[in-house]
Amino acid sequence: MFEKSTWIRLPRNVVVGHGVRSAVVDVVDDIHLHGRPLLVTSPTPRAVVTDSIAADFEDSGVDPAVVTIESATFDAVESVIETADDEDVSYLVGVGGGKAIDIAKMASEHLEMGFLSVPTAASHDGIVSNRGSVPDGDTRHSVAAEPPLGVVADTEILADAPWELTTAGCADIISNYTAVMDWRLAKRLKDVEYSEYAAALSEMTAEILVDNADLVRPGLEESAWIVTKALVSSGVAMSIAGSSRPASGAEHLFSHQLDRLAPDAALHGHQVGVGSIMTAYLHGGERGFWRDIRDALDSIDAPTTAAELGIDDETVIEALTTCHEIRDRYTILGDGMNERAARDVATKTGVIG
Ligand SMILES: NC(=O)C1=CN([C@@H]2O[C@H](COP(=O)(O)OP(=O)(O)OC[C@H]3O[C@@H](n4cnc5c(N)ncnc54)[C@H](O)[C@@H]3O)[C@@H](O)[C@H]2O)C=CC1
Ligand SMILES: O=C(CO)COP(=O)(O)O
Ligand SMILES: [Zn+2]
Repeated sequence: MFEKSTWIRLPRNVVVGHGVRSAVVDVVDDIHLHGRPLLVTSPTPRAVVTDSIAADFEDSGVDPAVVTIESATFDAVESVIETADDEDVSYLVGVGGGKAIDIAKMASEHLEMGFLSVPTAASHDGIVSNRGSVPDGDTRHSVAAEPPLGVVADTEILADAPWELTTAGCADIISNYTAVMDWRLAKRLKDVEYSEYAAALSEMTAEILVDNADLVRPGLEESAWIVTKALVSSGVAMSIAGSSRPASGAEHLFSHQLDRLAPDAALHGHQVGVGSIMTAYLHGGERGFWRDIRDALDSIDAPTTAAELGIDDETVIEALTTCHEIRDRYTILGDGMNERAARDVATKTGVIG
């Protein structure tokens, strides 16, 4: 008897374009969210746009609550949940980079409330996904979270944000190549849950971005447009899969471990990009496609070496040899690399000097 079932939750409205920040209140109306919103943000995005969105709500006769978070932690999720209870809100709006959006979507899941995603940086593919990524001691959880009912991505804001945030978003997408290779390997060796549609969408998204790399240039609003579409598409792949697998393999474990060993040294997207060069080497060897990954990153100004990440060589080796322990996710790292092998891959790919 056929007993499989799937439940894919995707956003209903995705609004991308110049000046669309002023459409947040209209999008809320269109998806029939009522009552008082809680805007979940972090300090810089608050100054960039959150306060003006709050003013738009006030003009429409709604009094929004605002909470500012400083980091992506379970404590931050708790504090947002408490604020939502205290302020008697009905739905949440995440405004900011990956951390503010992750916290908002996880709090929404707990509160069983609707969630709207308003990215201020094209720096990560969690804009649309149904996952939240949070460190917890020695591990890093990828937890189920409320996918947004709507997304409002203003390309004017995204293009004005520091250029390295956009190159980080590109690198997060380019890393999909190795994430999917890891996923297929885990399917073959461990028979993990696998979706060919999600894998194909994730790979195709990376391919389209790389094909358009010439158009991704600082100060060009069209760049924000191209990158945001890729980030949305990659997030949809995660939502189809019901896991971060299509966009997160060993290169993400490496980045998550760097977050522990060298906190705030580099952006998430930049770290996964450098990780992807090395895990591509592990998949394909010297003649494999690791150079294509490195050249794609280089062509959009993303870091390709530890020095460019601002991380020392020994920390890279420590991350490579220990990151398989971050979570129970089978990848090309298997049960872990020894130090000689880690030094070999990092040196041969030019990641360490
Ligand atoms: N849930 C998911 O599926 C995914 C989650 N992530 C998570 O997202 C996080 C990484 O996201 P990021 O955006 O790189 O980190 P982030 O949220 O810390 O933002 C990076 C920096 O950009 C600043 N920023 C944001 N918008 C700005 C603007 N318009 N102008 C000036 N500065 C601005 C922020 O204030 C922050 O200092 C990680 O925690 C990662 O694990 C990443 C990908 C997918
Ligand atoms: O960053 C991600 C996809 O780009 C997802 O990260 P996690 O696997 O930690 O949820
Ligand atoms: Zn990522």
